[in-house]
Amino acid sequence: MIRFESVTKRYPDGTVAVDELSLEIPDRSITVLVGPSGCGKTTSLRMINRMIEPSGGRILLDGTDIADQPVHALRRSMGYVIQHAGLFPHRTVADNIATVPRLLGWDRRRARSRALELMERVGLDPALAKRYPYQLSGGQQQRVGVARALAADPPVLLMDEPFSAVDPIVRKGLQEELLRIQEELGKTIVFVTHDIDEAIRLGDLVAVLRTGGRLAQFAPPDRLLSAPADGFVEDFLGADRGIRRLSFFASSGLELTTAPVVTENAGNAGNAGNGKPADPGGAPYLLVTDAEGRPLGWTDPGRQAPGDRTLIPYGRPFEPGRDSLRTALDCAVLSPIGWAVGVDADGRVVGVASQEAVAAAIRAAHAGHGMVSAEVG
Ligand SMILES: Nc1ncnc2c1ncn2[C@@H]1O[C@H](COP(=O)(O)OP(=O)(O)OP(=O)(O)O)[C@@H](O)[C@H]1O
Repeated sequence: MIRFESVTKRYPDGTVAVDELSLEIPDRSITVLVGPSGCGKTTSLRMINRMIEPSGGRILLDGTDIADQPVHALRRSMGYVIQHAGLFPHRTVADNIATVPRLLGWDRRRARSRALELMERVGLDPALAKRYPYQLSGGQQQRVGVARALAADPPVLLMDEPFSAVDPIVRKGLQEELLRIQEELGKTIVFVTHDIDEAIRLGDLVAVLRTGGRLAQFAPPDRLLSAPADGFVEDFLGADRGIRRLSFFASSGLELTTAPVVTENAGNAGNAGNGKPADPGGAPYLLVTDAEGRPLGWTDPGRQAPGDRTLIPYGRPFEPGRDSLRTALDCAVLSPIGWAVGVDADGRVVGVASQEAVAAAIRAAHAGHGMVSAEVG
């Protein structure tokens, strides 16, 4: 555990970057420091590996004041990733990643094999090992930065706006990769960002700082969204926090119906078969699936002429149990007919839900049912 005890940083010009910060960062979890520009995030992070020394208070690592630990040993126990990756331009990808193992005296072959193993772990094609940083995209460079920070298997990872310089799609990929790596490796990660969405997506705990380096709120993301401590946190979270909070509710509590689901050519799709419309069980449309149960589209059982096989697109399906209520709501809202289609992992329909059913599930979730701890959808 990393513990900030009334930590203050006053720069020589008198700027108070961090003011009496007290914080407990638990092991094997992601703690995000977030806040507006200049609120002291980077200063706080760099005090953990003593790139910056506090002016007051102390930081304990597993109960020991880091001021009493040799700086080199301390830094070796902490990987450090920064914006733009900060790679050595004249070293290949593999040599960049192998930097710390080589410093620790590993022989060339072992360091290289570690580098290749890490490239795979962070989702980089090993064929890139011999390239130089300038021959990589921004996203690939950030992956190399993460691999390099992990090379000596440090228990702590300090990440300072590591994904800020890449476009939103690459950024989402990097975030997913980080969550996957964290699930496998269970590091103690301290992550700095000014982006509240990134904080909510990645953080097990989120510390919201305000200008002057004061802690505004320290809580799990779901708690931040449901109970912001004050107007500053509320403003910082943005207007749609109610919708974003739905990411933390499982969609498994959503009641699905299979009544309007029919199989193509089974004699009951729309006006097919006996010529009578099939009964969609209160739904205005029927969802037609192929013989395997995969969705094809909606059909209007009343209005469709015999033989007319035109289908209304079913939009994006969701996976109950895996996706959140936010995803289910999104699917229902985006669906041309306002119904969300639930599928299993193989894409087979397990049931459908109207916007009203999603709304009922949201009410039930708010009443305390269907909570999941860390899902993001
Ligand atoms: N070496 C320094 N000397 C004087 N003031 C400094 C120094 N480094 C940072 N500051 C000031 O300390 C405050 C906190 O800076 P810091 O970089 O920690 O903020 P931040 O939250 O990481 O900001 P950003 O999101 O813009 O990177 C700012 O007002 C900054 O101008």
